[in-house]
Amino acid sequence: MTATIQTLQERKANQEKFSCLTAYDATFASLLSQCGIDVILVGDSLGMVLQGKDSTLPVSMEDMVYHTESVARGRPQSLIMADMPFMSYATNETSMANAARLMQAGAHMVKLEGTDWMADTIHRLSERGIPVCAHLGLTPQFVNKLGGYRVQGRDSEAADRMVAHARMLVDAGSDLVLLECVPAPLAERITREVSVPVIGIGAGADTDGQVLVLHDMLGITQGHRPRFVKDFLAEAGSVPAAIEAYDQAVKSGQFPTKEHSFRG
Ligand SMILES: Nc1nc(=O)c2c([nH]1)NC[C@@H]1CN(c3ccc(C(=O)N[C@@H](CCC(=O)O)C(=O)O)cc3)CN21
Ligand SMILES: CC(C)C(=O)C(=O)O
Ligand SMILES: [Mg+2]
Repeated sequence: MTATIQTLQERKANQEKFSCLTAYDATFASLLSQCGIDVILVGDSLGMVLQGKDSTLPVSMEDMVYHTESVARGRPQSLIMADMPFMSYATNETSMANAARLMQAGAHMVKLEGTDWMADTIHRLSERGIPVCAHLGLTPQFVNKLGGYRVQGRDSEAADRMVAHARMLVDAGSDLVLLECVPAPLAERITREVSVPVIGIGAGADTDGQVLVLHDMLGITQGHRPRFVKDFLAEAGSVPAAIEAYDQAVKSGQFPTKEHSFRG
């Protein structure tokens, strides 16, 4: 069955989990879809994972269009979500034009990193037929402001602010929220308080969906491995079996465990 924002909304209403992984090419897009993955994220993590850059900031619109077109050619049944890269949504005008390019490349929705300042942009995109996922918490495009890839929302003021921002961006028209590296109790609170499905990465077990970077869950990422990563290939023995194991683990609530999560 084809995944849509409506089917994800139904999953949330029925308290059923959904799965998301990144993919950057046609072969993996097709495979992920066959393995049951509901959402494919064409992530700007491709700058680090595919291009070897040390952050996501150098990723261009051209890069994102190229990889979104490649993923779409895999004809997945999954919902295709594309990251808007650094500075591609800095103004309302650039946001409209760049989001349109990603939708025309084959995305079904776009993801933007930020807080309250994105509300007007999200409202305008949504009004024009472009579903938006609001990415909060650890937002890698802000690494130079955040001073590193650190857990966000640890103190009660920061937590309350994140809840308010999530509510505001949903009111503005976001159809999904993504929380990265936030304490599990905060992610649980946001998931309960907003009406739209919430996807987590390093956000505990209580979000509606989970996402990982494909190369991380296959255990082939070089260098530092964040706490929220699990290698599913090690036990599964083949790439398709690893992807199916991840899908099942997310849908049955077996992944993530406390060892992949951050405490309050
Ligand atoms: N391969 C890969 N996987 C990712 O998940 C990912 C990327 N690349 N590139 C873009 C961003 C960067 N991300 C990161 C990178 C590092 C940590 C990390 O090391 N986190 C610490 C938390 C430290 C703390 O306690 O504050 C950790 O130990 O997990 C988290 C997210 C997530 N994204
Ligand atoms: C890590 C996920 C959430 C992401 O934004 C990406 O892969 O770019
Ligand atoms: Mg990203």
